[in-house]
Amino acid sequence: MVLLSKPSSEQYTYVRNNMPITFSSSIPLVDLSKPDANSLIVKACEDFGFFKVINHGIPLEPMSQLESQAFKFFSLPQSEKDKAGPANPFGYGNKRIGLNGDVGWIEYLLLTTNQEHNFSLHGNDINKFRCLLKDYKSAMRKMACEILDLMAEGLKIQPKNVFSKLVMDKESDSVFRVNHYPACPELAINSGENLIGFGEHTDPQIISILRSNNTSGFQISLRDGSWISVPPDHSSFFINVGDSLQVMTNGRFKSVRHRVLANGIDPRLSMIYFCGPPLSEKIAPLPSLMKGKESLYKEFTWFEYKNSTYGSRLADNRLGNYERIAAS
Ligand SMILES: C=C1C[C@]23C[C@@]1(O)CC[C@H]2[C@@]12CC[C@H](O)[C@@](C)(C(=O)O1)[C@H]2[C@@H]3C(=O)O
Ligand SMILES: O=C(O)CCC(=O)C(=O)O
Ligand SMILES: [Fe+2]
Repeated sequence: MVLLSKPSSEQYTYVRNNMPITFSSSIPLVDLSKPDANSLIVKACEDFGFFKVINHGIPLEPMSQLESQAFKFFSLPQSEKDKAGPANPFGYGNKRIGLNGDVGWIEYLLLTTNQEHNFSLHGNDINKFRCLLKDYKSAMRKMACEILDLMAEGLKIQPKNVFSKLVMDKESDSVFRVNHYPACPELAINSGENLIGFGEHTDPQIISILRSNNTSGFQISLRDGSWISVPPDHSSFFINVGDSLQVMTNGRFKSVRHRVLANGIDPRLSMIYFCGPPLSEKIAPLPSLMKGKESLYKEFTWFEYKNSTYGSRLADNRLGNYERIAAS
């Protein structure tokens, strides 16, 4: 990242920290090996739109190898990394997020999941990096389906694969992202303010599966608008409910607002698998979840929603345009 000198407040966003950052112990925890996982997932999606997953069966060693490869990539000279950019939307991106003026203390790789990316990724072990990426993406898709099937089970709706079939579809528009937030030593000295790494937003997809190294910074917003810090745990996964799942459950599950704050001491590296439906998929409340209630949303295709997403700023309430005004 070339810009890592003094981050000027004209370019970046800071948030005041009136209180010291404390880690929340109230994050819902789902043990995938336990029989109550399905009901705990439903409760977590209703209350937080977010939960942590343990006993997921994904081996840790390949994940840490992928993490090392990613760190290696981000430590390449800027000119090498730029060969994989600009992120448009796919490729290497640095500071700018999306196309509408959002910036953060971040550099990243944004990748498709159903085809090989055609930009160059230079570095010593490029084939190893590609291979680890491919295996990790398959593992994430498999885990996403397991979680989505448990969700349908917990909601007591049929068929069990009502959500997972969208991710299994060969046309599924899922996306994979590796985010690198370099340590920002200025922050260690200048406390009282937090530098935004990735600004607050909801993910537009169905669910997102996040895994990071052991560096803090990830926060979620609670229903009352307050922010809590999620204790990092490199051996677990964190699941975000996305806007599409909010619509499919007619608002029973709420997509979680989240953000990342830069760290003064350690770099953060996160990998996120965003489970997107096929572009032509109609996103609407599932009839089995309506139970005579009216739909809270106008119907749209994922293609339409994705297009409107790319025309929006990170913090925008993108679902607002699709809410139905309740008839009085
Ligand atoms: C500012 C933007 C970046 C984003 C597209 C958008 O216009 C609004 C949504 C953003 C987001 C957030 C979740 C994922 O990281 C992402 C890949 C997505 O699908 O929507 C990003 C988009 C991006 O970085 O291109
Ligand atoms: O990097 C992270 O930990 C989260 C980033 C995020 O929310 C995103 O890429 O959509
Ligand atoms: Fe996100």
